[in-house]
Amino acid sequence: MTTLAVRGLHVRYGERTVLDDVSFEVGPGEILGFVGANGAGKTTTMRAVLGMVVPDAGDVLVDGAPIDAARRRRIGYMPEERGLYPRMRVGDQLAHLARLHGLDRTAARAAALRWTTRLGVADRLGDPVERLSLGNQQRVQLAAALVHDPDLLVLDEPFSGLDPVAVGVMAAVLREAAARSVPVLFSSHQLDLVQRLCDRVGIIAGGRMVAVGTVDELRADAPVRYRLVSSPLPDGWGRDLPGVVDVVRCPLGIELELADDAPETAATVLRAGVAAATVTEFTRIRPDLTDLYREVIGA
Ligand SMILES: Nc1ncnc2c1ncn2[C@@H]1O[C@H](COP(=O)(O)OP(=O)(O)OP(=O)(O)O)[C@@H](O)[C@H]1O
Repeated sequence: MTTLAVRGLHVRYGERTVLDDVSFEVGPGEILGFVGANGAGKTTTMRAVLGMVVPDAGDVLVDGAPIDAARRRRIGYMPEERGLYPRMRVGDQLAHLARLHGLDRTAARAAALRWTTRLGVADRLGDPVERLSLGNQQRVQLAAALVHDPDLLVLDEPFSGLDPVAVGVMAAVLREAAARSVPVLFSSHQLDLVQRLCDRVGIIAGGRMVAVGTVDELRADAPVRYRLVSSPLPDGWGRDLPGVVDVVRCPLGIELELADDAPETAATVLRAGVAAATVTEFTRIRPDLTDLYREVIGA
């Protein structure tokens, strides 16, 4: 069972601070989705975990101890720039990578076959990587990250450019890794996918971790909103009710922001609505990760 902890990472390039006190943890069997705008610092954080970027301050800990070369070899890493040899055959390449991680020849070949089969590219084992489509190269890249049965997965945008079937396969493979207690850290711009797949989400902006938690935990900090659908209500209706912070018109009715999520606050609004109009719907609006992301990033 492995736990990755990143503590207080600072990275500067010249005068520019690229990571500013980045901290988070990924526990055994946990999938952490790492999201943020282009240039926010996701790749730099992952590279620091891999030792490819040396932080100016902070620590990368595995099971509480500073990560060393032996523990780094046990990471399955999918770099953003992808790292396969274009002219080498898929099977040779995967077996070669597995051997670099300590598997013997027979085990390395078996692992290459197993993972290409699981990822639906076993029929391309004899082809040079450059002859595969980009999506299939990406499947091979994931196989390369998995071929040595890693203790920890760090994947930089593994879903970008994949067709919907490949997204499903990739997601299933990550869930299977987590079910084997492997901690999984991956970055993505596909927030719907992150919401579906991840136990927790880390939002990074301008090199700072601005939120980390389950989607429900992130929701706890979001404004409380309700939608009320009814026969027409006078303009500005609701603004003076106790506990109402804001009212805006929406295509179906009105949306109300409440001061808190106490049941009585919502009930007061509903009673006032029923007294003033024919109410056909009164619903709590649960923000999804895209809404929460916008809220946190302030865009
Ligand atoms: N070698 C480098 N030298 C100088 N600046 C760098 C270097 N590598 C990254 N940066 C800068 O660090 C910042 C963070 O980049 P990083 O690649 O970590 O972002 P990211 O969140 O992964 O973005 P994306 O979503 O576009 O992949 C960017 O402003 C980038 O320009």
